[in-house]
Amino acid sequence: MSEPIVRIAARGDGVTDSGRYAALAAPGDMLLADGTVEPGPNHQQPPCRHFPECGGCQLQHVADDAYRDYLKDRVAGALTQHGLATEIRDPHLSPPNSRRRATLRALRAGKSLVIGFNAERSNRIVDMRECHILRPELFELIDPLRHLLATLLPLRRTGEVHLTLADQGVDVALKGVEAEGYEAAEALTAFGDANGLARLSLDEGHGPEVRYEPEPATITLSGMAVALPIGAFLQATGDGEAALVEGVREACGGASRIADLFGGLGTFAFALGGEIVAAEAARDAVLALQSAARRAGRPITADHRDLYRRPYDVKELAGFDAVVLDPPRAGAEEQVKQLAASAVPRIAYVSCNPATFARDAAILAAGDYKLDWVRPVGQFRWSTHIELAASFSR
Ligand SMILES: C[S@@+](CC[C@H](N)C(=O)[O-])C[C@H]1O[C@@H](n2cnc3c(N)ncnc32)[C@H](O)[C@@H]1O
Repeated sequence: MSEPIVRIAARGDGVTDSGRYAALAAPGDMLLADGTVEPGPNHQQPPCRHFPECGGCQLQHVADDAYRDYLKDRVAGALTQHGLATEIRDPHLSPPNSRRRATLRALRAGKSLVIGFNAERSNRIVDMRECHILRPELFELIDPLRHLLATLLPLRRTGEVHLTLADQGVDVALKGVEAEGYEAAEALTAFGDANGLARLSLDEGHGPEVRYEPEPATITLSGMAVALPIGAFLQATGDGEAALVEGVREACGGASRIADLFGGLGTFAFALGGEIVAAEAARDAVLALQSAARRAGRPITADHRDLYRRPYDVKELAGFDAVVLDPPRAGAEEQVKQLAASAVPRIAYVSCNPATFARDAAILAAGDYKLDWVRPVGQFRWSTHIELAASFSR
């Protein structure tokens, strides 16, 4: 029996009404009786030669409008599972070649050096020859890194390559490599100079060590240059950051005393007015945020704190007229339990996992918060990874 594909499942397969799954199928495609897929109007030619082998993208065969619908459906579906519904706004979708941070893997096998993302659902590395998601500044480093790593990676060993676009250029952090002696040190400096890097650090198994940094690496957040610690969290695209900031600003509604929980380097703290307490567990991020705020004379206080073990309790939450929450994928269950019992009138929730977001939203709803709206944000274009900004009030 032939059946149309009606939606895309969480992991990226196309699904029919009767529950048949088909890989690489878009809504509107026909799943034929023999299991083959006949492309429909939402099926597009994937732009990259590495698709679908490369695990960096799962949905390049889906046209943008259908991809936007998928982002909305995923959020709505997660909320439905908890008996919730709300306005799901049009998603923000990051354009191609906008990803400013990525983790790649590299392997030296004989004379060849492969570098790229892992293959889909596999540990094999797909040797990257083109990429439609990375910023050009990041992609331009792939070939030079291929040559450098051929000298730094021990034979048959894999290493990690962390790339982040800082204000001064690309911040490169290599893990699992070996660079002993004067010659190796010189080669690293020459590599940094030749490629205009912001910083080059190596982790030979004892934590990252900076080997090249002509001036302190920073990242500008809402006009504020903040020191960029190695490995610190940064929103994946600049435009995605702007979309999340816009959502958070609206949700906070001009509040004058705000707690920015899971605040990182201050993506939201520096974008908001008023008096702010920014809580975060990563010590280097807290120090960077605090010193940037002090230099600029901004009324932002950083709080070095593990919010899973010690969430802000009802007493501590009293006096804030808005709370921003941006937890890791696990969500913020303990923190939202405290919020549900608090008197805070507004919550801006930024999430990178619709499932834990919906679980936490249900706890807030049980505490009489209204979920006003959700805006999905597709920073990880063509992937099944979804982010969102949401507003709660009461
Ligand atoms: C999704 S990031 C958001 C960071 C920041 N809001 C931003 O947009 O750049 C989550 C942050 O939570 C921090 N984090 C992880 N576990 C934590 C914990 N147990 N307590 C407090 N912060 C934590 C991470 O270090 C990271 O900075």
